[in-house]
Amino acid sequence: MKRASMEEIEVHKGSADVNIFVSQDEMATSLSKYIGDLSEKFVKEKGVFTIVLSGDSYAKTIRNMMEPSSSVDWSKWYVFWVDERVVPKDSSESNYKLAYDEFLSKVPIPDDHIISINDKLLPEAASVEYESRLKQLMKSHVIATSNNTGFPKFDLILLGLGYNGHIASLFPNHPQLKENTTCVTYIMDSPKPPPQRITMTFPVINSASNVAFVVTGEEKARVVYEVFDRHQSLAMLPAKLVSPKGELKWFLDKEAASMINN
Ligand SMILES: O=C1O[C@H](COP(=O)(O)O)[C@@H](O)[C@H](O)[C@H]1O
Repeated sequence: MKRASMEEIEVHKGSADVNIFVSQDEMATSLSKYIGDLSEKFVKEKGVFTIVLSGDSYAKTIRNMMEPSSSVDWSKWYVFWVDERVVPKDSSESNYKLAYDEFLSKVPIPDDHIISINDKLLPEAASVEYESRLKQLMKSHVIATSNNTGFPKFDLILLGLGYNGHIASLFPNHPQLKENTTCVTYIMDSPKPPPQRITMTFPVINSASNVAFVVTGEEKARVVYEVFDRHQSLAMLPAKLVSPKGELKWFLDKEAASMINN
């Protein structure tokens, strides 16, 4: 373990880069710099930055994720969701609404760069439509295509982690874990409400250039420990199936890391 500063501790577990912070504010500052640096790098390299958001409790962090006054070139951002609940966009359960209220409404990203899920469609149709929008954006080179897999290659995917080890809307022992032909699929019986959702699939998540887990709170300490425990089964803990071609980082506050950080 290498102590980076009084505020931040870094450990390397396997191929992942695990960063542990003494407070959520410290974590938000570091996450914000990480995203800002990636945005600058990708905009320089290819003229756009493609970022994929999650939902739920990581919103505590995205609230302060990026200072609206930062030097980020928002006009070059394209924003996607790794999963969405099939609910109206103004529902308190919508991942779009969460990101909009906490973050997107405060920064000048062009409306047509915000690629949210069509809330007027049923789950299957909504997943087919989102897939076809991703493919159009691959054709126009807004989203890169992975040479290795042929799936979209996002610049950055931000993931939360559920108590049961789920990521996106990919839940333990559900058939969606094995989906390897489509970019987007749907679920009608999510164990976490609401039951109907659409989600990107593992081939997409694992084709990304960068994937970062953002996890906070003592109540996540057990599942974080289990994800790092090599004896736990893959199907029981979908987060263990995250193994991107690019870089994998963890942003944890000290409470979420309390069972791995000793
Ligand atoms: O339902 C969802 O859950 C996961 C994890 O959420 P958390 O509140 O337990 O942190 C989230 O990453 C996903 O996007 C969301 O739809």
